[in-house]
Amino acid sequence: VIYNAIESLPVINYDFVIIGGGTAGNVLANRLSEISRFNVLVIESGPTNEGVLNSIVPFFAPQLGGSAYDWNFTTIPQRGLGGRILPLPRGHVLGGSSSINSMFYTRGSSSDFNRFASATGDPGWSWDNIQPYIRKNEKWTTPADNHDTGDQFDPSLHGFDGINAVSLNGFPQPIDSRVLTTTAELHEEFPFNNDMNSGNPLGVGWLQATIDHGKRSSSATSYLASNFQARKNLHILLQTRVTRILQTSTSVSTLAFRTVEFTSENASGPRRRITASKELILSAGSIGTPHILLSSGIGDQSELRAIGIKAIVHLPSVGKNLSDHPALSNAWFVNSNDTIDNLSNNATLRAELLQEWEKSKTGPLGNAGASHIGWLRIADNSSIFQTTLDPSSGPNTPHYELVISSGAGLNSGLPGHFVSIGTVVVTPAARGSVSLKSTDPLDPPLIDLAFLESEFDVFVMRESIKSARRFLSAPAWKDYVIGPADAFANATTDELLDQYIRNNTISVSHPVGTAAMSAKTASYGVVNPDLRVKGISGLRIVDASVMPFIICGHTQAPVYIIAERAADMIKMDWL
Ligand SMILES: Cc1cc2nc3c(=O)[nH]c(=O)nc-3n(C[C@H](O)[C@H](O)[C@H](O)COP(=O)(O)OP(=O)(O)OC[C@H]3O[C@@H](n4cnc5c(N)ncnc54)[C@H](O)[C@@H]3O)c2cc1C
Repeated sequence: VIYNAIESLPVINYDFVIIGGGTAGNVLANRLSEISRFNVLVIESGPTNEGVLNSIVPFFAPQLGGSAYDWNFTTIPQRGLGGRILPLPRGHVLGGSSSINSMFYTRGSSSDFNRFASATGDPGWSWDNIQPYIRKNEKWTTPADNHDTGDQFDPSLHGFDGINAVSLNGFPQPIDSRVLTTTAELHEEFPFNNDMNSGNPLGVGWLQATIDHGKRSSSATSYLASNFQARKNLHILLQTRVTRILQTSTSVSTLAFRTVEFTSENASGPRRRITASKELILSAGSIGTPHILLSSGIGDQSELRAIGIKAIVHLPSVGKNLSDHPALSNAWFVNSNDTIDNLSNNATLRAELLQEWEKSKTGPLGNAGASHIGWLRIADNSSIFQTTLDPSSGPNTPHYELVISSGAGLNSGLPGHFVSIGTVVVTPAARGSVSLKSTDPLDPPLIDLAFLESEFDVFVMRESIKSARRFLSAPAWKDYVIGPADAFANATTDELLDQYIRNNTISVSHPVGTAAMSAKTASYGVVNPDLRVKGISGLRIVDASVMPFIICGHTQAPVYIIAERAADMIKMDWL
């Protein structure tokens, strides 16, 4: 049941209050409300996702950044980027970032999860043991054009009975065959991987995306589909901002936080409070979660004191360990008029294609931004390893990603016809932070991604661009690629390449780690492996912030997996 205003919410006892109706929050909303005697409340700051066309039509996703459905956070000036300030999009809408993201579905590597298990001492987080949760989440779906997908994925690796739709693209890109030919021609460096979600992502393969017959599948459209929304024991309060969580019991032996304080999104009206009888679950994401914890006096004691907040729980790791993937978009002019730039640069054509999409959910608008992605490692004997330990979780884990697309992208504004290869550092060594600007919980926090502050990250970015150039030097692209475009064209030496990197790197919007899991006995970390906040009862954190290390892939699938397991752990404790 959806409520749009605080005043309309009934006064009842809620067993669980979930803060944030985002990717993880809606998994919990669904799984906990399966138990009819649990009353579940979700408090979400954003509005409904229903009817938001840019969120429904996959091709329009890039228009959501900077819109009313984005929190519109920005970073502090980034020292590694010559002082540039970056936007850091986060979904401000039911479904959270799953309602505004680029829909790539990648699980990371098996060793990423095995490292979660070893870092926390909980084998339940290992690759083998999370397999049931992958399947609870995933509902493999045929692509919108029903093309033959025989050699494009491995069905044995996928779940067909889950909730969240995953599919291959439903419309071919004009460069598809050239990409595949390259994997044969340059087999050594760019081997074809027919399913990069096996735990061994290395190679180049077909993109899988959270798309359901041409429409976005988000945690809101899937886990909160109308049959689930109709549950009488599930209440979802929209347009309501959680300001703090409050201590419920003052006894030192049972420090409990089960009370949530909130106000309407436009901050009109008084702040209200609700106390959950079983647990509060913080699912406000990697920025929102530490922001709420710090505003509530849970964080580093001296840092809180410095801005005028009395620490109730001294947990120095809150807001630390922020990791994100630095990314660059690199475009080359091509010798063809048949590129996706036709859609990006021609509003009339987009309107025509939208009519086709509205009728049948087919056509190029039903696709995510690429057909193929690649996952690669820098050479084992790279000079950087003389000074830096490899931050990747193991030898089956890439250091960088190549996102191969026809066209320069919907937001590029570049006139002409292009092929582009996005380069992403997926095992960054740098760590940033989220901290408070003021004692006012409605003030946005200070976000420092620390991008390119580690030499390793710059090294990998440089190597990834060289690798992208080698990819396009395959015979398959002869007569097609004319040459690099825009600022990229001037990056002709290593020095100029570094300048180009620092001037143009952006975030691919994968922040994690700001309320990280650690072993129960560790002196650092924010939550135990069961996701309970250390030293506090009644409070769990379930979202991207609990990842102790960033996954080597796009982060939504791991968030879904973490949330599915968290739901099981919570049920186990209360049933
Ligand atoms: C533009 C963009 C593109 C991306 N592309 C991809 C991709 O292609 N593939 C991929 O795998 N991942 C992608 N990601 C990352 C992925 O979407 C996120 O890692 C994941 O969705 C995070 O889930 P979460 O549950 O941690 O947070 P979110 O899904 O962001 O949920 C947090 C929720 O909490 C709410 N909230 C926060 N603070 C408060 C408060 N004080 N009061 C009330 N509610 C609050 C928010 O409004 C939001 O709904 C992208 C992200 C973005 C933003």
